[in-house]
Amino acid sequence: MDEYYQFFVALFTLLVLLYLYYKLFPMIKWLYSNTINKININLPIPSPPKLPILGHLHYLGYLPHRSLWDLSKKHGPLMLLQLGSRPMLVVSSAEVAKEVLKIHDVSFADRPELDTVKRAFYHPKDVIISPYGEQWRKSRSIIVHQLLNTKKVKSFNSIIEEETTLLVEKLISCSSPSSPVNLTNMFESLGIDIIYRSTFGKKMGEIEHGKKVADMINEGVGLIVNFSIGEFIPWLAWINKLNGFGAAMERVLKTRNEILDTFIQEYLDDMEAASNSSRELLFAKDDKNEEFLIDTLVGIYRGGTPGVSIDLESVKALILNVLVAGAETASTTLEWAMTELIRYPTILKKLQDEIKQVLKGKRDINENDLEKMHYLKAVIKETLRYHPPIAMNLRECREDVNVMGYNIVKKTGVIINMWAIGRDSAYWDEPEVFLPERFLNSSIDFKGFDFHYIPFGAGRRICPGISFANEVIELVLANLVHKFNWALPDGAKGESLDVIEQPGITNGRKNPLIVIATKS
Ligand code: HEM
Repeated sequence: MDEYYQFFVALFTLLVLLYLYYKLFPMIKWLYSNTINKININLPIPSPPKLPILGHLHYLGYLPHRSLWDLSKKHGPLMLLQLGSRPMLVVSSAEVAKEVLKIHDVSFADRPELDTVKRAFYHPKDVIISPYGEQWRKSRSIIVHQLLNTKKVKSFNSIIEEETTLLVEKLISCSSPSSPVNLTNMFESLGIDIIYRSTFGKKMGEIEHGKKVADMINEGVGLIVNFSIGEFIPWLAWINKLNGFGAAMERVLKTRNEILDTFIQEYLDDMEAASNSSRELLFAKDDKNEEFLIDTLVGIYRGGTPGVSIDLESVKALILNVLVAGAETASTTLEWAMTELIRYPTILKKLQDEIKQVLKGKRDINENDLEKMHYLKAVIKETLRYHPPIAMNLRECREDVNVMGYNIVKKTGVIINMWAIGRDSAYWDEPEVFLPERFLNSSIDFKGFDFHYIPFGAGRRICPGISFANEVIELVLANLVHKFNWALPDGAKGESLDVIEQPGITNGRKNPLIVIATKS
């Protein structure tokens, strides 16, 4: 009897424990993740072994987005690296990106301070690198509301259309089965011409010193991408004197001062001189009476926009921002889109069929047509997932903050590896396959709400040039696909086309895209 009694007591206790476990476990888990974990007791952030002085610099490799992705597979989606003297978090998953760009957006709204970049960009008057605060808010508001608002971007449609037509004509005149064309170079010139015309009303080649401004930007960006040892190991900064980095940077800054400053000053002087004859400006307007970005900025500088003010340094800084951010990003996207379309002829054919069906025999493409081209939009989205032109986004922590149980110290830099996030198999089926269909009948968008798809960033510093970039990419791609058939030289098959990347501020092709375009 006693044994029966003991058996039933033990069974009852076991059942009660099981009941409590199943009932209470979710509650304990919830409490842990929402309270204990949040005020955490400083968990060490995962970090690979490091070397003295260099820290983890040697892990960066030739293509840092790829090396960091490999590293994150071993150490997790939130890693702490020590790049020389700079602590840097590396974010490689949508969950951590959401913590940084949404939940703690304000804490991570700074950009890492690099002396080289600060000097080049008229720091802190610009938008791209200036720290979060009053000055950034002011400059950002001018970019968003005055320079790149919907109406202004629409007003540049005629420029985009004209430049696209010129590209099409150029291709017709110079491409034939026996003479392949360098599409990479053509996209590069197209990107520069569209952004220069929108900014100054004239193409780079038509502006005195225009070519020098472009060369100066190229050299400056090249220097920033190339390693400045002093940024990471300050006591080795003297090496920059020996390896020529410092001298090259000084040369770029001198050229920038001589050309961009003089150039804008001349524009202002001419405006002053012409002020009696109203709008007879340096870049005389055509009959459309278009207003270019420089007109808007100088208008604000001269007090013509109620409630908004700006100084001369800011005018220069914002112009430089737009020229740097706007030219290469769109052309790199076009380069990768055409690469993938040539690699996958069935996708190219499907897109050509869609465009043909929407146009119903028409040759020219307008905005309304583009709205109906869903597969075109899917191809562009897939290109931005698979080859985000900016592979890694840089932010910096403005205050001590706890992220997912880890205490992050103020001034820690952040690398958000958007390239890796776009290839995360937790979110994407067959992430290594170029498959535009994944975006058909899907609400996933690049507006910064889907954290597994953030080619334009997210949060309060999200790219303000999304609409502008989109207008360019859609119109150019639709025209090229509709008006030409595409092939590789010497009868090579599409699949043989390489997808080797070149490191840089934008992540473009290493080898130029050489193709044969024949009129369709
Ligand atoms: C395919 C084209 C483009 C891509 C993929 C792209 C991507 C990005 C990314 C990832 C950022 C960082 C966002 C963040 O920190 O969360 C950014 C910032 C920025 N982009 Fe773009 N961009 C493109 C085109 C453009 C264009 C055409 C312009 C202007 C004409 C532009 C102007 C800017 C500016 C001014 C910022 C700095 C915003 C800030 O820090 O507040 N971008 N872009």
